[in-house]
Amino acid sequence: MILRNLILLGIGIVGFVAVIRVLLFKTGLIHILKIWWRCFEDCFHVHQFFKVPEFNESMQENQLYRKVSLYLNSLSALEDSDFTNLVTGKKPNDVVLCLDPNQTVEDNFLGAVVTWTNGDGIARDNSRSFVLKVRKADKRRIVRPYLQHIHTVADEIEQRKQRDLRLYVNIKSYHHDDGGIERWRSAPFSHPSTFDTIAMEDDLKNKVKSDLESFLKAKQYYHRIGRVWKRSFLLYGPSGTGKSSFVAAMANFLSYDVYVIDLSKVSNDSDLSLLLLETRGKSIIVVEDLDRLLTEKSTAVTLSGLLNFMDGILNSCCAEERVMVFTMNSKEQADPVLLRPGRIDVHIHFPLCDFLAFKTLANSYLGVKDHKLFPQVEEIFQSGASLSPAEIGELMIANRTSPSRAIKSVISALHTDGEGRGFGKIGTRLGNNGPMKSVVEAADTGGLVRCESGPTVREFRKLYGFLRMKSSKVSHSPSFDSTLSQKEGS
Ligand SMILES: Nc1ncnc2c1ncn2[C@@H]1O[C@H](COP(=O)(O)OP(=O)(O)OP(=O)(O)O)[C@@H](O)[C@H]1O
Ligand SMILES: [Mg+2]
Repeated sequence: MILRNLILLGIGIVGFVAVIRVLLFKTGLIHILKIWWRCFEDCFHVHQFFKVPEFNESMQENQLYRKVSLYLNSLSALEDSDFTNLVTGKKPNDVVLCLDPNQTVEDNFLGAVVTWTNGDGIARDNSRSFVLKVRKADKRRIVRPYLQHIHTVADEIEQRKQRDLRLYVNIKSYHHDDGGIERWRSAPFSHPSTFDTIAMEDDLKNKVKSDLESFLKAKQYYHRIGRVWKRSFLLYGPSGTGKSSFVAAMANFLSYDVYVIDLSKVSNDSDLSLLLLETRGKSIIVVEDLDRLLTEKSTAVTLSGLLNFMDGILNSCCAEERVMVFTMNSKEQADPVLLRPGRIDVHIHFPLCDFLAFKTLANSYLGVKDHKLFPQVEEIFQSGASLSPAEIGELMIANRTSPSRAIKSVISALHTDGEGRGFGKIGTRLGNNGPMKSVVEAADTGGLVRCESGPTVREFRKLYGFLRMKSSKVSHSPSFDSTLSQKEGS
């Protein structure tokens, strides 16, 4: 009998505790209890306060204030606090949390609890400050390492913060009245392309990413082996396969400015050198369509001028790292001296679409992972038909409201224009300027617009600003043939 009563009592107590616990957590009362408990605990401790003012005595900015502010605004405790400010960050879509005047936030460090209060507006002179409250008992043990920790975290946050990237293009040298010469014009760079949006084998993408990352960390290494801290890439493949988009993705990944050099606007070799001298570090220098420029001789720059630009002493003008990217449609036309080992570090091939790339595009453009028409598409790709990702992407965008219609239009375009352009017919190559029909679809025409190459295509391009169908090359899968050892940057 006693045992039964005891068991019932036990069950009753457990049930009661469970109900109280649910009540406390569901209603948030636990939070109030925690605050009370902390106040109670604090009664038995002596505290020391440290003030971090925004300006020092000579009214110079106190760097520690800025770092503490960055650090506190990144604390997860701020997200959980009862009240906090939401403000837009540097980019319009960014939302940043920040402490309200007089708001207190808690932090844990090496097992000690510290609190920070935003002292904005508390002082009579309206000066801004943060106040750190530490238990005397913890002071000796944690204050120094804690401040060091804040420095490190704030530095990391600052580095991560996206710089405001700029896109520079060269102009014909412009002489100002004051004697200065302007060679570059710039605008904010806000291309949305990222490595995630580029349809490319994951393996290759990861190789490029880790190559860039290890290059960034290799300053000492480059210095030790007596090389300028730069890495150069050759992106080659047919038109519309994503070379320019890839450059934008690289810039976004590295947070680098982009300098696009239009060689046809460069008046001679020394002009090219001066352009390079006026670029900053942490930038990507791009020369597009190198093969065309050299074969058509549409630039005043000589081959030796270009080689000096690529690997000459001028590149040492800037102590910071930089990346050079050259694009071309085909390596076959390019002078072998340009491609000799050691000149351009990494060669990346951009092929026409295969079925895998098509699926990646269908996923990102149409949100479709699988579709009953996929087997049919795969069969066509296997038969040797292919189109560039740009062509397929445009058909998908134009029909984005109906995945079935979009895939059907891709099938139809593959039948009409993709025959013989894919990897299935190795050996079938169209010349760079060979006759080729293009199929594009514009969203606002509501239907398929077919254009033959020639003047009609040009007109259409002008109208819709997409699809440049100028070359084709037999291709299979993307390749990454680094002519230098990939270990180099590690
Ligand atoms: N691999 C790809 N993945 C995703 N989108 C792509 C890809 N390739 C091309 N596109 C899309 O097609 C359009 C044209 O691509 P881009 O200008 O990068 O091609 P390109 O290789 O530089 O062509 P060109 O040789 O004519 O300069 C872009 O809007 C891009 O979004
Ligand atoms: Mg391009």
